[in-house]
Amino acid sequence: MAAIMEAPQNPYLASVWSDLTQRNQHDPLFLQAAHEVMESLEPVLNENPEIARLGVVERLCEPERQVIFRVAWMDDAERVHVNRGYRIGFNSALGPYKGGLRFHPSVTLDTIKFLGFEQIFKNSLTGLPIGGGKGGSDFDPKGKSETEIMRFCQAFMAELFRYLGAMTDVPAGDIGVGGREIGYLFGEYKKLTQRHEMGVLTGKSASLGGSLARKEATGFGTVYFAREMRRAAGEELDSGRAVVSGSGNVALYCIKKLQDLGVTVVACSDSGGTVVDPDGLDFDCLKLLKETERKRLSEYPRFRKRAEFHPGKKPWSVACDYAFPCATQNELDGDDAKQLIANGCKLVAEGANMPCTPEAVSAFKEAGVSFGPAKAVNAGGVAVSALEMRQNASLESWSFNEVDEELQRIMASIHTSCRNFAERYHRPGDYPFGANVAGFVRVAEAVRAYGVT
Ligand SMILES: NC(=O)C1=CN([C@@H]2O[C@H](COP(=O)(O)OP(=O)(O)OC[C@H]3O[C@@H](n4cnc5c(N)ncnc54)[C@H](O)[C@@H]3O)[C@@H](O)[C@H]2O)C=CC1
Ligand SMILES: O=C(O)CCC(=O)C(=O)O
Repeated sequence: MAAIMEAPQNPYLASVWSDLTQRNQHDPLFLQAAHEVMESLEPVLNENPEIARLGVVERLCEPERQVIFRVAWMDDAERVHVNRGYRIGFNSALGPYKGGLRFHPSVTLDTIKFLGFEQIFKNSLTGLPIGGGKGGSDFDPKGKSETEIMRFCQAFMAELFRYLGAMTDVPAGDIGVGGREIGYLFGEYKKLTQRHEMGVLTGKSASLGGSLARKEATGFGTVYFAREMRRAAGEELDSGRAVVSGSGNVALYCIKKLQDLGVTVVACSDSGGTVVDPDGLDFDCLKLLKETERKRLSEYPRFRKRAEFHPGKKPWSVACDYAFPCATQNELDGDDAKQLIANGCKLVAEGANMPCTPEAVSAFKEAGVSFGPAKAVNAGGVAVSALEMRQNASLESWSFNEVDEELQRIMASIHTSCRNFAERYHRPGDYPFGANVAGFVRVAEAVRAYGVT
């Protein structure tokens, strides 16, 4: 990775990068995400030297606020555990901090910083009034009882509630946090503040004022974006074979929408391994296993005769036309990319946040594989969260179809912005470049307009 993380050529960006690496020496994920954005900004900065004088890039790279707190909770055997909670308000130029909460044992400040930084540009791309934020904890939900999960959520919110508000900071779900956890968090927030502030969290169940189609939005949006990429190449996304990594919220609804369009999804995974079903995965079976029963994917072959589970394996060696990494960061490396390319993969769209390493992204680019970056591809989730905020503020609830149609419009518009910015700077078809520049230009304009704050 060191060879790829070279300092930018533009003197201003080079000096920002030098400071950034000094100040964030222990945050490799954050530096990876920041470098990826900064290398796209050179032509914009060369054209607009005012951005340097006003320190816009430094301001975007330094979180406005970071909160770290202790979360003490009691398990079912009455033993007390202590976890660490985080919430970063990265940038509020475009609106209240907006971004999910991740509960996973691997979570560190670095994880939340990289995710919060990405969220600034993703949220900007949606065109909606939302700033960038992220939070979470190193709590491991795996193997915990329902009451332990509830007690943890309550303990987490007992500290976090001070920093939230429908116009201040609005969390949602991410890895390990879905509708159930959001319900517990909202219940505790409501109790502590004695306010029914519906717009303070998104991803709520419909019974608590959540938006229909939020659960499906990230996965569906991922496929809508990939469909636009195919259309831009004069093709449709209505046949062929796909592989998807993960089998959580994003992966499941990515699989569902691909199947609805006529694509055969032959493999998906969890942290234990990969399941391959040559006849195409059975969505209902997956949903029952992973969403309802919360079981391991290794149990899937019990329901489908020709399916095989490969413990410890990633799905990237399975031949496919399209690949959708939807699990976690850096899960698809340079060797995986070479294997996908050798097997004829034509398109990769990132449903997860930063799932492809820089080496993998370079390999796709060199091989001419169409590559959709996370901050554009998976923006449908946060976009529908913003629609949930809008519904809550106006005390309305839209039908599933109304939300889904708006999601399709937003994804098409993000796709157009990425292509237009890439063309304007003579990088046609370079989606990562177009996404970074389009996301940056909108937020930079707002940062400038506020003056020095
Ligand atoms: N939930 C949402 O609306 C959004 C999620 N994302 C991103 O999508 C990705 C998946 O998130 P969700 O589906 O919400 O989470 P989830 O908790 O529902 O599912 C996560 C999936 O990833 C797998 N996984 C986690 N760590 C892994 C590892 N180290 N190796 C292999 N598999 C692993 C899990 O087994 C599970 O299948 C994350 O990168 C998240 O940041 C991005 C935008 C919005
Ligand atoms: O819906 C949201 O606010 C957060 C979604 C999210 O965490 C993400 O886009 O990575």
